[in-house]
Amino acid sequence: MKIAPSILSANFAELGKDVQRVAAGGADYLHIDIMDGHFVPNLSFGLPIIKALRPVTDLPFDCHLMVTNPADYVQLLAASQVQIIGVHAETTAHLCRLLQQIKAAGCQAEVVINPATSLTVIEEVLPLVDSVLLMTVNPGFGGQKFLPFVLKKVQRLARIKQQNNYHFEIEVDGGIDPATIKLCAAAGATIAVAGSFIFQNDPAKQLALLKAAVGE
Ligand SMILES: O=C(CO)[C@H](O)[C@H](O)COP(=O)(O)O
Ligand SMILES: [Fe+2]
Repeated sequence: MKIAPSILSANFAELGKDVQRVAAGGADYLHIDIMDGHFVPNLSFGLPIIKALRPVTDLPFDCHLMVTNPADYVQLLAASQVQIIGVHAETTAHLCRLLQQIKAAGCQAEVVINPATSLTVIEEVLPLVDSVLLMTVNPGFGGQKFLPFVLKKVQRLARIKQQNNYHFEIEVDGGIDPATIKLCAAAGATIAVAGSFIFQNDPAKQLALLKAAVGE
C-alpha cells in the first residue's frame, strides 16, 4: 500500500517544510487538491503553489482536480511537472477525450469518482487509465468521516482489474486513518490519500502509524 499525503491539511504557513517532512517520512506521492468553489463548495489553491513546491521535493505530484473545467488545466499542470492528473468523471461529457489529452500531455491519467457515482460510469475507460481514485468522502473538505459503503466499490473494482488483467492503481481518498486504511487495503486499494491524519501530529510519526496498520 502506497501513501499519498494530502497537503490540504498541512500548515500553509510552513508548507515547504511540511512537504519535506512527509518526503522524509517515506511518502510515495504528494496529493494536491485543487478546488474551484464550483464543482465543490470550497476553494483551496492553484498553480502558483504547485510551481513553488516543485523544487522542494522529487515526490511525484498527484493532482486531484475538483473543478468544473479540468480540460483547461491539463497543459498548465503538465508544464508544471505534475506527474498524475486526476479528473472527476462527473465534470465532463467527454471523459475519454479528457483522459487522452492527459496522456498526450505526457502525464499519467487518473479518473476520479464521487462516493455516489457508480463504477459503470468509468468501466469503458478503465483500459486507458493509470489510476482510479474512489472518493471515500464527499469531495470538498479535509477531516470528514470515511464512508464505509465505498468499500464494496473498491472490492468490485479490484475484481474487474483482476479479471481483465488491468494494471491501474486503486486509490482511496478521504477519512483515512489506521483503521480505515486496513479496510481499504483488504478490499484491494493500492494507494491511500491521507490529509488530516498525517498533519494533525508529527507527519513522519503519523505516516509510520499508517504503514504499520497495513503491515509495512
Ligand atoms: O480530496 C480531498 C477532499 O476533497 C482530500 O484529498 C481528502 O479529504 C483528504 O483529507 P482527509 O484525509 O482529512 O479526509
Ligand atoms: Fe483529494
